[in-house]
Amino acid sequence: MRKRYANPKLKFYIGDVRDYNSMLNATRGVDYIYHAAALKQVPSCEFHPMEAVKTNVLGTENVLEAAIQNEVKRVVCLSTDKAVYPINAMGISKAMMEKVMVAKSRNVDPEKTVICGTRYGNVMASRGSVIPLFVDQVRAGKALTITDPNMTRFMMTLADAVDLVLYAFEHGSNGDMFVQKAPAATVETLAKALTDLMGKPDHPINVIGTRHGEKLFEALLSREEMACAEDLGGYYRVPPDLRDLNYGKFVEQGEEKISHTEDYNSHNTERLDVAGMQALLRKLDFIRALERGEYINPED
Ligand SMILES: O=c1ccn([C@@H]2O[C@H](COP(=O)(O)OP(=O)(O)O[C@H]3O[C@H](CO)[C@H](O)[C@H](O)[C@H]3O)[C@@H](O)[C@H]2O)c(=O)[nH]1
Repeated sequence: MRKRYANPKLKFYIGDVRDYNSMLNATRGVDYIYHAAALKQVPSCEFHPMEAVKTNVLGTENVLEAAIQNEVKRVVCLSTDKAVYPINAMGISKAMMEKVMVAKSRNVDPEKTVICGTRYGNVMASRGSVIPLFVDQVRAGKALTITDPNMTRFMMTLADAVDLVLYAFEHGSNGDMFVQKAPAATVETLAKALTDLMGKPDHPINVIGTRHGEKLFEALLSREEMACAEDLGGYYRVPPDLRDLNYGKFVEQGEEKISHTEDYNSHNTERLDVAGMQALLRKLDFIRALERGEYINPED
């Protein structure tokens, strides 16, 4: 990266979010932090859950504590839809990360430091994800491996994800969580959209079944969060729960609105059809290249 960007404004440190002192050192004199360090692979976290705890939970505590100590003005923490109603170790560790983020933000002086977060769904064509995999399978003449044709995922481009983080950076108050409203598609629609775009509408498909730790659909906001979320047009803002530790407020007072609210998930959001999915795919350079019969690496 140092050679690729060759920019004197960039500084690189060797360190680890697991090590508080290295965070204290790396955040000295810093104004803003985008905290994206994480173990994000679902299967590896499932087999090594304590590694996920160390990086995603304790690492976040270190980043935030160092930021507070060094009076960093703003910190945006990046989370995932898999942290909502989590069922796998990656999602559970990110859910705990969010709790750490909100808990820290309660006790911080907002004149000095603001800590907020974002949660987003699948970033299209990110490393190791299904879109480059399907493209490779078509190019190699192998059948597409579809888990469950009816499984849905939110669809966001990398540019959408960056916009969300910048929106949170500009508008966040302490403890706020931001999500972007996003459309979703079934895996079947995604596969059809891709094979058609690549001029292989009859490419064979092999249904392999749901993988370890996978959900049929993902949620970006729980129904408790939807009940208090502020609708900002393209985004939702979820303010932190600021009830104190007065136990009665949790046990004796309910919230009727929650009973009538639905969560915000990839089954009930706007559903893309094949044409809609193709329009979104065409926003990616490497897909437009594929349509022209060229191949460029999606990670370039
Ligand atoms: O061979 C495959 C692989 C995946 N899928 C399906 O395609 C969808 C997307 O799968 P990805 O592997 O691209 O994404 P995941 O939803 O499993 O998780 C991804 O997005 C997460 C963000 O929430 C994390 O970043 C995670 O590491 C990353 O793999 C899922 O419905 C999955 O079942 C298939 O049909 N066939």
